Amino acid sequence: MIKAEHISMEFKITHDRINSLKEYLVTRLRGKLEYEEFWALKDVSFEVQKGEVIGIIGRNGAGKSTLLKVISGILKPSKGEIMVSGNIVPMLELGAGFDSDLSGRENIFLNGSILGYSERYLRDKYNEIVQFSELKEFIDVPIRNYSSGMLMRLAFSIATVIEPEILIVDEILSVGDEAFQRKSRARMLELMGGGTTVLFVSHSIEQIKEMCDRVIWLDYGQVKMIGDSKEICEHYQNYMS
Ligand SMILES: Nc1ncnc2c1ncn2[C@@H]1O[C@H](COP(=O)(O)OP(=O)(O)OP(=O)(O)O)[C@@H](O)[C@H]1O
Repeated sequence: MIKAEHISMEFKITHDRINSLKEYLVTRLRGKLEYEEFWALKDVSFEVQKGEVIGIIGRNGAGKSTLLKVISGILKPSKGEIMVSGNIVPMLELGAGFDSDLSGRENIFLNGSILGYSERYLRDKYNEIVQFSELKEFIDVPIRNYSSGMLMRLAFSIATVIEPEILIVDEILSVGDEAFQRKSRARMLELMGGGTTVLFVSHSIEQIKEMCDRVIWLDYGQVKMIGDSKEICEHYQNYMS
C-alpha cells in the first residue's frame, strides 16, 4: 500500500538575513547566496500494508513531519522513491486546504473536493460531518472567526467521515478539548477497525502503544528501529531516559 525506498530529503538553509525579494535576487545573481545543506531524512525505507496502523516517533527535529509530508506528496523527496496506492487524506497543518474567507459549510465542499471527492458524495456526507464537528451554529460563519480547536474539529470531521483508505495524522489528537479528544480517539479506533491504513506522529508514547501495530523510530533523519510497537516504544523510552 505504501512503499518508501531509500528516501532522502534535503533542505537548503541560508544563514544570510534577506529582507526582500529584490535583496534575494541581487544576492543570488551575484552568486553570493550561501546555502548550507541539511538532510532532514536520510535513506529511509519501509513498507506499510493495507489496514496497518503505524506510529512515527522520535525526538524534536528527527524528521517525522517531513516524512509524513513526503508520503502525502506535499514534498518531493530529493532522493529515493515513494509509492502509494489508495486515496490519502493528510491532516498535517491546521487550516491547510481551507479558505479562511469561506464559511465552514463552503470549506467542507472545498476541502472535500481538494481531497478528490465529488460534490454529490460530499452532499451525502455533509450532515454527518457537521454533526461530528459539533459546529452546527457556526457552520455559516467564515472560518477566520473559528478558534484553532474549532478548525481542528472541522478538519478532523471531514477527514474521518469520508473514510479515506489512508489517513495521515500529525499530532492532531493532542489538540482540542478533552471531550473532543476522547471522541476523536474513538473515531480513529473505529476507522482503524474498518481497515483504514493510518500513519501518525505522536509524542505520546502511551497513545502510540495503545493504537499502533508497528512503529518507525526516526533519529536524525534515519530509521533507528522499526517493528512491533510495544517493543520499539520500550527501546525508545529506555534510550530517552
Ligand atoms: N521547509 C524546511 N526548510 C528547512 N528546514 C526544514 C524545513 N522543514 C523542516 N526542516 C528541518 O528538518 C528537520 C526535521 O523537521 P521535522 O519537522 O520533520 O521534525 P519532527 O521530527 O517532526 O520534529 P517535531 O517533533 O519537533 O515536530 C528539522 O531540523 C527542521 O528544522
